[in-house]
Amino acid sequence: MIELQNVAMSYGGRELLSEMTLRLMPGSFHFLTGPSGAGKTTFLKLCYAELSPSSGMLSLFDRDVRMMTRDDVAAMRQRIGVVHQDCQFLDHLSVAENIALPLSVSRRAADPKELRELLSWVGLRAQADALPPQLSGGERQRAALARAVMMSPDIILADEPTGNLDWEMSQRLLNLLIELNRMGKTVLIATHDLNLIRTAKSQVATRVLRIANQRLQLAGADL
Ligand SMILES: Nc1ncnc2c1ncn2[C@@H]1O[C@H](COP(=O)(O)OP(=O)(O)OP(=O)(O)O)[C@@H](O)[C@H]1O
Repeated sequence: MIELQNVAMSYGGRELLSEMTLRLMPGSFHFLTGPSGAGKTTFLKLCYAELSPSSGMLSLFDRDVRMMTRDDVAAMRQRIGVVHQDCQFLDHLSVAENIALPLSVSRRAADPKELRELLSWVGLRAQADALPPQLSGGERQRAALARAVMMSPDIILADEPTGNLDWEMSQRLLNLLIELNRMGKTVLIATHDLNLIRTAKSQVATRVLRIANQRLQLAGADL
């Protein structure tokens, strides 16, 4: 699904990530951890072809990203749902309209019943017509998750999805991600939150990747 062979990533000639080799299999559940500034967000950006590797081979859905046209990348991105760290919304549109926005990019209208079900699933039925600034932090994160799954992607990438949330809200979001994984979605979550990783490990088979010294490693069972 996502495969890297000896991938490196540099910014302005400075190598941030080196010698990364990894294969994410369909239906797997991974965490990505590492110190602040280690390159977790950069790694996720590689995984949805927002960035191209400086060297090495990156393939998404069995296709080498170097061979993809712009249209190929756009089509491939519809299969990847991303929950960004800052989860920005268009503040003049309602929560429901924001969640349905990915469909409008491909000039499709949301099925009202599906949209209602999605809002219920993330516990935001009552906030459907609210504007994003009226949402709490936890509600924003759940709206961001709903937006990411609107297109029924095969892969969910989440960048610090529980960053500013209390423990109860973090668990609620984690449960939604676990549910998606049980439905067959491949999940990759970048997080500093070791408690979240431990909680997930007790519920689902996960692997923990760690970025250390520019390299991607498989973390030990001690986590
Ligand atoms: N577009 C860019 N141009 C130059 N440097 C960048 C760019 N984006 C990120 N960096 C640098 O790359 C490094 C890694 O950033 P990244 O956001 O990937 O780390 P991170 O592990 O996600 O950090 P955090 O946990 O704090 O979110 C940082 O030093 C950052 O300043």
